[in-house]
Amino acid sequence: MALQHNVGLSLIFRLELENSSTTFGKLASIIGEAGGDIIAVDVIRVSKETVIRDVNINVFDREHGQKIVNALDAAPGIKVINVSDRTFLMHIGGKVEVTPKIKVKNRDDLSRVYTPHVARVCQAIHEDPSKAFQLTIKRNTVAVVSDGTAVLGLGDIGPYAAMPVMEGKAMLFKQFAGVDSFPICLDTKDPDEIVRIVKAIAPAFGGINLEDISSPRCFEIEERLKEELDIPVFHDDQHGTAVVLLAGLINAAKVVGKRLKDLKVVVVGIGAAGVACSKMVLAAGVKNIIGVDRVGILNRNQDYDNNMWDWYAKNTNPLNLTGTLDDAIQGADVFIGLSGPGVLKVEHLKSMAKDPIVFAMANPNPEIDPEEAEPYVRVMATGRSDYPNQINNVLCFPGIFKGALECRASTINEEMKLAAARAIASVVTDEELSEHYIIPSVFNKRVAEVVSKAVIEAAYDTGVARRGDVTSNNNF
Ligand SMILES: NC(=O)c1ccc[n+]([C@@H]2O[C@H](COP(=O)([O-])OP(=O)(O)OC[C@H]3O[C@@H](n4cnc5c(N)ncnc54)[C@H](O)[C@@H]3O)[C@@H](O)[C@H]2O)c1
Ligand SMILES: O=C(O)C[C@H](O)C(=O)O
Ligand SMILES: [Mg+2]
Repeated sequence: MALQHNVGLSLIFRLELENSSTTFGKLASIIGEAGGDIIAVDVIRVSKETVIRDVNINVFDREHGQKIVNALDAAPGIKVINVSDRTFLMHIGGKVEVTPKIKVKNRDDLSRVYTPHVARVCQAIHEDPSKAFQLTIKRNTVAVVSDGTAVLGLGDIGPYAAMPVMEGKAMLFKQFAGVDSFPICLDTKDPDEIVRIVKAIAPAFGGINLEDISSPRCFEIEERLKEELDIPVFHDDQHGTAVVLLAGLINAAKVVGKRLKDLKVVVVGIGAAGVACSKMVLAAGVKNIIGVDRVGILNRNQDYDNNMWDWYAKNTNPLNLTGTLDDAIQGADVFIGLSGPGVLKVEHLKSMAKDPIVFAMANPNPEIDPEEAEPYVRVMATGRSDYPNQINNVLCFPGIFKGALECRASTINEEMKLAAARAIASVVTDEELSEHYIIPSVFNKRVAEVVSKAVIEAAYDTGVARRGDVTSNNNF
């Protein structure tokens, strides 16, 4: 039989085994010889002749899994019934659901949550629309909106294929910050239509988290929505990433004992995330940033058909370097990758300044394999959950929206983002700080707490918080 899926390394083999005392030993040695790692074994059914078992095996990759399937298929007394990938099993039927907050136990409850009494609540909101924040899910709910055009580093894979990422974001909003959200993938790439649709659905939401929308379209879409809506609109790939990156950079610079203003920073992938990260790093005091995309180093000798790249060339690259990454990376202190896999080579690392800092943040596969890079870098970070120093926007978006929703911010401004970055960086204390711990774990409960607190403070300081002290709960 052939494997169905190619992304999981943890496979569950359903096997039919001859019911004899030697078959299991034989099975274990076949798997062991093929390099598989048996994690767990369950008995599903037993008859006189056969035993059905589920054997959970960790494999390196799809090819490795297939090798084990073939070895088992070839063995007498063992039949492979089915192979499932645990990652796919976790996605069956989607990853989120809507759960009511109140149980409807009787007709009286029904008449309150639904018709006829709900009508009075509708009427109250009709008379004072700001009550929607008090009496509907708007208070604590974000729309996670994508058009599927820049999904992770996979590119334009469309709205159906984007859903698992958006569902994942919705899970993380809830788990890490208690914020409710809906994944919404739009079957259009037209910026006008996206703006129109998001505006039209906005009444239900307290915030809009734009996700995985390709550049440069994402800049226009976000700008227009920010102007036209009175709730926060936040393109996570831009600002969430930039906030976390800055937090990581602040701490990494401490580890290597360099000052931000002295750093030479090379950013590869001048798209949504690359532009926002560069802007944030500039705002934090870095002076020498060089951007590289498929066209090479962005410089002022060129006119680009991408307005953002023209802006970028004007505002970075102080020496107006030209050429490729090979040229840009010479003597650089920091590499920031927001492009795709394989962009950065060991030769590049060797030409960087002493104590290189490498943030290879492309997902799912970073710009360089961390194991390959490790011997040549002082601080290494990726966007992935399975390596130390995970620089991923999940450290930002739950907490920043929690804060923005709690104070009913009309927008998420630069001050709020900067406050969030500093808050994330502060979770790692000076005693804890090291090459392998520049950024807190996404499971650190303090992250969303300190981020939301810092964001609320910054929102009040800058006058965008709209939640006054509650003087009366009287809805009668
Ligand atoms: N770790 C994180 O939190 C995080 C957050 C956002 C994005 N990302 C990753 O960053 C990457 C970019 O995301 P985005 O939303 O900015 O996408 P985007 O499509 O807006 O931008 C990607 C840019 O990278 C450039 N690029 C791609 N391959 C390149 C190469 N080989 N050499 C030079 N330039 C190249 C593209 O031309 C484009 O300008 C993705 O892999 C995404 O997963 C990571
Ligand atoms: O989804 C992630 O893991 C981070 C980021 O939003 C990305 O697009 O890669
Ligand atoms: Mg994203």
